[in-house]
Amino acid sequence: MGLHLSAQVAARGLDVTLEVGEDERLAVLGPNGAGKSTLLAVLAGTLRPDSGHAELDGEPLFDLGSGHWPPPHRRRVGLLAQDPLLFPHLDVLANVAFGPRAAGVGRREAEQLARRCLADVEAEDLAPRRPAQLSGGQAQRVAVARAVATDPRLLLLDEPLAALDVTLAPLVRRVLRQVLVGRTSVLVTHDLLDALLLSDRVVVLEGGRVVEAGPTAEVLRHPRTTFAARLAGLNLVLGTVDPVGVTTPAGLHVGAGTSGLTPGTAAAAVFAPNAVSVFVDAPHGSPRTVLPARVGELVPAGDAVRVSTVTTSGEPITASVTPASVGELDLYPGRDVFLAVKATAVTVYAL
Ligand SMILES: Nc1ncnc2c1ncn2[C@@H]1O[C@H](COP(=O)(O)OP(=O)(O)OP(=O)(O)O)[C@@H](O)[C@H]1O
Repeated sequence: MGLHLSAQVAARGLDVTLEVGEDERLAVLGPNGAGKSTLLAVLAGTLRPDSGHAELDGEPLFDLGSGHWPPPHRRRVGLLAQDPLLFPHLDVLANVAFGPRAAGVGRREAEQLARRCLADVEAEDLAPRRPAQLSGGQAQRVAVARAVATDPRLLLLDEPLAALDVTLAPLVRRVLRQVLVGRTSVLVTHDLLDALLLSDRVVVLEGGRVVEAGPTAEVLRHPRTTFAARLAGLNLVLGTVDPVGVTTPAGLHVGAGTSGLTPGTAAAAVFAPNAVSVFVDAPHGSPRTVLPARVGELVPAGDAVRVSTVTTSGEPITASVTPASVGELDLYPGRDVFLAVKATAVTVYAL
């Protein structure tokens, strides 16, 4: 039960196999162009892959081996996009009742159902309004009600909170959390908070392939790919286990204890930006633990500044420094610096 998908779309470089358990919430993460929207389009039925098949709750969703490719409205798959896409000429109640009506439910019953769905998203009182009379957050809640009104067996969510400003997103997020209970869903997001609050498991796509998968909290706590680490706001350096940490291919060293890990095996060192100190002159100490790097961007983040750098051996590392030290160190994009990583703040994972 749940979803099983295997699909290949050569023109978009997509080649994925994935499973979503029954009533499980899967988040799909990945950099721009990784194939996330393509994956949703295949499931929704708007993009026909070159090959592949999918089963939903034990029944075929499509099977290109036998030419089975039902249109979107025959799939019992609901889609919630970034934009609410409500019909402007229908009031809210009619928008939500539209799907059930199209599926053959009588007017009265469809409207009762629509009212229940609106109540689930705390939007009952919006029933008589036209979409133009709704705020962005209200419209998106109505879109959630419309997406579930047909009782889809699979709910697809494509960055559902991305278009909302920060004050409106929390209510829609809370409503989504309630609505997703007891449903099989696939959520595409760039947002760490959404992944944490709206998914049980994540897959990370890169270049059209699944490069990482696991329970959400685990992937974000123990990220194995640079993308997942950055999403979690952490730095990740790959290398091999040495007696006191990780040695990068360039011979640099990061970390402290690696108890229980076998020296020489592939490992990742993970550390937060505030464990990284930035120097303009090489600090004293073992040269192996000092990472020469070049400053990329400087981005304010709360009361700190995030300094993104790339080491001379190519590892992206982000440091978090105070605004005062940006001035004192005279940091600017292109500046050559030295990084030191606080050993006790590094966690090492075997890969
Ligand atoms: N309409 C299209 N025609 C041809 N190629 C496309 C089209 N849309 C996307 N692509 C390509 O397919 C690949 C996957 O793109 P896709 O939009 O699925 O990525 P994504 O992970 O959703 O990215 P983003 O995070 O930017 O939305 C990319 O190489 C992209 O350039």
